Amino acid sequence: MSLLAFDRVDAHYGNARILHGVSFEIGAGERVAILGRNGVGKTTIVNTLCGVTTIRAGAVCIRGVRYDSLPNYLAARSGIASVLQGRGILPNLTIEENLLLGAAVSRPGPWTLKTVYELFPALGERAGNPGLGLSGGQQQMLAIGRALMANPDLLVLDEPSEGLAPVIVDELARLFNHLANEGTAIMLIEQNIRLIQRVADRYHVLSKGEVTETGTLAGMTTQQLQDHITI
Ligand SMILES: Nc1ncnc2c1ncn2[C@@H]1O[C@H](COP(=O)(O)OP(=O)(O)OP(=O)(O)O)[C@@H](O)[C@H]1O
Repeated sequence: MSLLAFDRVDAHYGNARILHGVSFEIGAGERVAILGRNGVGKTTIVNTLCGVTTIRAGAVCIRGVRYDSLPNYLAARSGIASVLQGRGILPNLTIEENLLLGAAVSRPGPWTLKTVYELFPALGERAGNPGLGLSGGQQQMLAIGRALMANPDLLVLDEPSEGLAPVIVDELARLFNHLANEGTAIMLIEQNIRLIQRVADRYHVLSKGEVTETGTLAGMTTQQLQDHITI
């Protein structure tokens, strides 16, 4: 059974239909990239998972159970944690308070303040500082650490490399591979070719709200990959 399945999903913002019959599945421990040019609906997939859009047709299922039939508190505990585009750090909270927000769903697992600080020592050294006092790379670590605090089975990453220097993006690639090797499935929405190639095994291409192509990264050249994400 898949961890996450979109089955012919039509998702709307108000009356604007953005996703048109989108289907894909992610199994335990898989590394899946969602590719596509700007504005095709990639973030809308994340928003649909977060309950921001209205699903007017099709179904989103988590471990075979329709997500929209779950009470909110169970959906939050479903084992899917998202790192949103722009990171979503709460500026008036300290680093530690931001991390603790991720633990609010109380899922058991290896990730605690202690293990997140071991992974990202820079966060532990500044635990009482405001989240926005961090560099861009450290803010991304905080956003990822906060998601890990929910002990997810699937980590959804929306453009994690945005605004980061290549050396930090390489660190992210190592981190995502480490998490995947430990069994956390990864859904990577990205436009950074190097990060996609280093992390993902499979891909789905989104175009104007529809999945138009699906395959393995091993079978795709860098130029083909570039063509899928360049305006
Ligand atoms: N809250 C909203 N209300 C109405 N329309 C929206 C909303 N958010 C996004 N859209 C529209 O939905 C479409 C898809 O946007 P989305 O952010 O999902 O694209 P994307 O593929 O993630 O793009 P990008 O790579 O630029 O982040 C766009 O036309 C956008 O203008």
